[in-house]
Amino acid sequence: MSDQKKTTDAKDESELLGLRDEIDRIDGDILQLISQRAKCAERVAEVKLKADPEHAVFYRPEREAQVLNRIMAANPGPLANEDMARLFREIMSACLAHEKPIEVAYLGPEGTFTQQATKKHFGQWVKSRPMPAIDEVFREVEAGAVQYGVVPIENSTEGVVNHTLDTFITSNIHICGEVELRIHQHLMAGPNTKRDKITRIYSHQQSLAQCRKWLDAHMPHAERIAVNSNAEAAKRVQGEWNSAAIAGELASELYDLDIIESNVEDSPDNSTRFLIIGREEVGPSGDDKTSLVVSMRNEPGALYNLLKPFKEFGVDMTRLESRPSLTGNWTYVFFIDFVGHTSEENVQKTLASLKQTAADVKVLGSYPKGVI
Ligand SMILES: C=C(O[C@@H]1C=C(C(=O)O)C=C[C@H]1O)C(=O)O
Repeated sequence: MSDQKKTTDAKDESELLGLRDEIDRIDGDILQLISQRAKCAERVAEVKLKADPEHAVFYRPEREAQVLNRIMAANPGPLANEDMARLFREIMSACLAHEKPIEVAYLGPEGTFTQQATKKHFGQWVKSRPMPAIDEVFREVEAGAVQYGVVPIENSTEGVVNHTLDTFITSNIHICGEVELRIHQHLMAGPNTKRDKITRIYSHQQSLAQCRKWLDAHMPHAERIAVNSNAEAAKRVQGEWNSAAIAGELASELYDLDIIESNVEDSPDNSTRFLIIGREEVGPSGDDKTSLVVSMRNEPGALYNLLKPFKEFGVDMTRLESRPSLTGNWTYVFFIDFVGHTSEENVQKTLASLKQTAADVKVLGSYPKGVI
């Protein structure tokens, strides 16, 4: 080694040591600050309990959205806004669990995208409980067995999850948040199954539909079998030769399957939106959405009358979906999402005007727009 190289190496080595000292010092500061933050959260819990010992609400989605939005706006870099928000998401998750651990039911079994969405929204400290069906998630929340629930509502490729929409028609639950997840589907099988021997492919019907073109092109002869969830598909192929599942990464890890081909979804920006459901109404965060179910009488101009108040009061509608009403043949209810919170004046005027023409207007909830 040349003398010059030796000197450079020694210089680099001493710079590294200096940087590591600096990191140790910063970590010490972060540690103290996180502890101070946790103590504040502890105190917040005491204040909430003192104000209302029976019905204290510990999780505040509007406040969490404000914290994350503020962090993203103030982020000096070099870490990306979303990465920084994820770190703070976890700090809040630990602080909330320290205040009061919360339990959340989700559409299971373990390993579903809904579980992934639950962790994305509440952080790693949440206690999540898998339920076998969407209406059971609603029932657990309504009965008070858990505080919140997470259900899928729409996929960018396959459209709405009808079962979730229909359950809202009859339930008294509130929407208190939303979270969007990029969906990557993988073809997976046990170690004894070779790719060219696969005769059956299991998955949830929505996932099979999201990978239709890929399956037509690469696995045209394999039988496609729809099961209750993609995690159940993964569980099944664990003990079955010559079978594969289409599911997310979490499922392959949980059920010990090898990924044969990654990202087999047809659309590269395939994503699913999930709703957080609860029993309480949520206050305004400053950047909110509201969801409604509206029943209209079957008469000429009904749809026009439904849309008119939104134009009149300048409220931005982001989604309109119609579903059979479940009460009479050929009558429909409309699911509407719009920007704003029920505490805002233009929203209140819109709702008042809608109530004059509609047979029924049910506010499912105002909630903060998904942040991460
Ligand atoms: C600390 C609070 O309680 C919870 C924890 C939060 C946090 O750690 O920042 C924010 C909102 C609540 O979910 C609060 O209500 O401010």
